[in-house]
Amino acid sequence: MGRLPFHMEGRKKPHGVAQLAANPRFTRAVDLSNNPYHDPNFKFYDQTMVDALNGSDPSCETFFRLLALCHTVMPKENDGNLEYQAQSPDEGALVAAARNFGFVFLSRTSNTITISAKGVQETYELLYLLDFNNVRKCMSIILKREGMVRIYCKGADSVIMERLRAGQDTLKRDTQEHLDGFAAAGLRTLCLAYKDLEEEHFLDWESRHNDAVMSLDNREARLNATYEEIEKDLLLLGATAIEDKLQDGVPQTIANLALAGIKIWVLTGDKQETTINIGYSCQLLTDRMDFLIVDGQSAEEVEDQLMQFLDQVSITISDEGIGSDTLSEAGDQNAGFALVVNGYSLVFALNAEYEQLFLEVASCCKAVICCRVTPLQKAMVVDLVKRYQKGVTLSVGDGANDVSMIKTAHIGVGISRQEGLQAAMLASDYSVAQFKFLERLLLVHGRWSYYRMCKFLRYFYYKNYAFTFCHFWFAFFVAFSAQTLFDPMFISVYNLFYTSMPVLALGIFDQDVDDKNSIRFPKLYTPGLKNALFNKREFFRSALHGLVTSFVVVFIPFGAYYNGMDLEGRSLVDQQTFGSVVATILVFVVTMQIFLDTLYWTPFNLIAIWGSLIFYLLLQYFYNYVLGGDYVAALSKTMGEPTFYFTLLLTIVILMIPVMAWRLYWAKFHPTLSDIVRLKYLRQHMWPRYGIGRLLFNSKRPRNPRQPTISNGRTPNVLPDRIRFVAPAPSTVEENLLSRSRSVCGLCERRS
Ligand SMILES: Nc1ncnc2c1ncn2[C@@H]1O[C@H](COP(=O)(O)OP(=O)(O)OP(=O)(O)O)[C@@H](O)[C@H]1O
Ligand SMILES: [Mg+2]
Repeated sequence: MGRLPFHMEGRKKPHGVAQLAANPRFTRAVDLSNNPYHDPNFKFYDQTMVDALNGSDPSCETFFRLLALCHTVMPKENDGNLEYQAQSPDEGALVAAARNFGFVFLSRTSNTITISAKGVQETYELLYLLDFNNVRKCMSIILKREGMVRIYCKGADSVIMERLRAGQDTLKRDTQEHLDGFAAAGLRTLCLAYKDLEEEHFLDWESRHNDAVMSLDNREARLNATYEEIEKDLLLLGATAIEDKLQDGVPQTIANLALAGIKIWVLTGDKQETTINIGYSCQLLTDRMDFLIVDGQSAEEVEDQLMQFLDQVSITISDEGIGSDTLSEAGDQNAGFALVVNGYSLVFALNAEYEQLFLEVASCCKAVICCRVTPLQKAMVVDLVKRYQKGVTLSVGDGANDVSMIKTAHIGVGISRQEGLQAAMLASDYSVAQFKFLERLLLVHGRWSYYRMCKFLRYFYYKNYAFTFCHFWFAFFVAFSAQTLFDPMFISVYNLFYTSMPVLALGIFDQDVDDKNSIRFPKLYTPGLKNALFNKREFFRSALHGLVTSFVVVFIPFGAYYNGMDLEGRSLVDQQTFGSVVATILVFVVTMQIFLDTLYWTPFNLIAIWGSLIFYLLLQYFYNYVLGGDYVAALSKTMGEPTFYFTLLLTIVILMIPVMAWRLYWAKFHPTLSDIVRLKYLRQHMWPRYGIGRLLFNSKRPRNPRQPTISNGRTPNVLPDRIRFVAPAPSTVEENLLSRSRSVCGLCERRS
């Protein structure tokens, strides 16, 4: 997760709140207390609607009756109170709204539904429930009461409007106007309609429907055809709008993820207008963005639109991005395009012929929004990005309709408190309770995890090359025979026991920048996107480091022990002594290297490091003296000589000084953002306590530390002290810090 450039988001949906035509003209809440089921916290201000309901307008009653009947909510008695359990918060909100207006859903069995309509109990025979699915975008229920069969239908406006009986133009127009207004305000809308069914027509349909249910092939399509057949010639009742409040911290999270270089695409089943409005409220879209709306009704139209947009985007990019290396890099600097595609056009855009064109346009845009898409389309979009882009994709969603995209992406994250709780959670790799936790998941844990893994790998290669090449150098002295330098026991357990624990501790605990700063500076995430911490170059660098280490570790002892004698004049030149000395020095050197690499110290690191060294000595002793190994007494004899300690010290100094110098040089003259942030942290929190900072690193402090010293060209050697903590916006701070980077030095690893 530390290297995540793509992030697909299903819209999050906290509590649905019924908002039925709230009108600012009405300031006093209407009295609903004559309904014993009403929720005292529910406030409604429009008296005209209550009057219409109390009057003789039958459609108003049908509207609420539909809300109380057409759903899949389950009622539950809790301490004498009626509670509802809804699959989606929207359904729950609508049934609760109907209840407040006196149309109370009371209970359901497998073939009946009971409601109380204005205090009168009504039981309906449930004939069929044509369930909601994301492709149909609507649901219906067929009920029978007092010999009358009726279908109630609710669903997306685009679907219902197509299925209305002719001759309702005024009502349709008025409703559409309201719907547009609601959608522009970011509300989630539904249309409601019904129809009385004639007995004969219904029985006819029923037999065909039963055939479809029983059919073995093509069942789904046949069922859908029968659904469509009955869900037509409907009478429009009206529309509902539900506020889809953003969870806390969503805009900041999105802004920070975008700053971190993660590309965010929103894939939703909602209406275009609603989605755009939500895009604005979560700061994904801004007023300065140019909108590219793909709404073609045929393949050719979609292709034309995409080609035209590609030209538009490329021209802007080439105007702005002169000097940029790649198209996408230039695109990042662009003030921004937002691509909006609706589900209908997406079908064509995802054709094998046009998909690359679509992706090309989309990857040049700052924001991509696909609305009215089905779950399958969501998965196809993720798959498209996965196939053609190098990056890693993450999908986050809360609903059952997000499951397929969560499964398709490299990483799936379920938001666990909302609808489809089980589905989204079970399908995902990670589940978070709120969208905003994604920020910490990616920018802190994802980043640390990538950083640790890379550091672990680099060190692992280094220590193994250092070990292996010792044999290579030794081979020159033994005519490339099979003779080994080290004792067989050492060869077997070098990786297992002597050098594994410190690097494991490093791989588990190390951090270059703490969690707060990781979030404060989202740009710290970008090395992961560029795969900068472990790649071929880093691999070769580690291997070379290992090679040089092995050379020094073999030839310094070789020189020191060449013709060497102990204090009593006995020769020190034998293969076993030499092998033991090189082995011991090697273990000390690679362990010292871990000392330099570890930036975050915990007791476990110290225990692992010292424990490894002590364990090495103990195991050597035990093996040679207790079990009777081949190199018995070689190490203990040589450790009694000062030559050994001088050689050890000399080797360590020769190997460590250049590494420290190299790192200091890079940290001082070419610091990465991580170096700068870490140095700043050390200056503020650690060095003042120990007083070593200024001494060691020659970093002048501002005369008055309370005075902010912002880069103005006159204070060239001072990094603004307060700037990071009173930061107006992370990007500004990062720019400031980077612009001051030349003035910073520290004991930092170069590319971490
Ligand atoms: N229970 C329902 N009954 C009837 N129509 C519904 C129901 N739930 C949703 N719809 C309609 O179907 C459309 C598609 O629903 P879908 O669940 O695919 O997406 P969504 O809920 O709008 O958005 P998201 O992708 O954020 O979940 C909705 O926009 C809505 O108009
Ligand atoms: Mg949904």
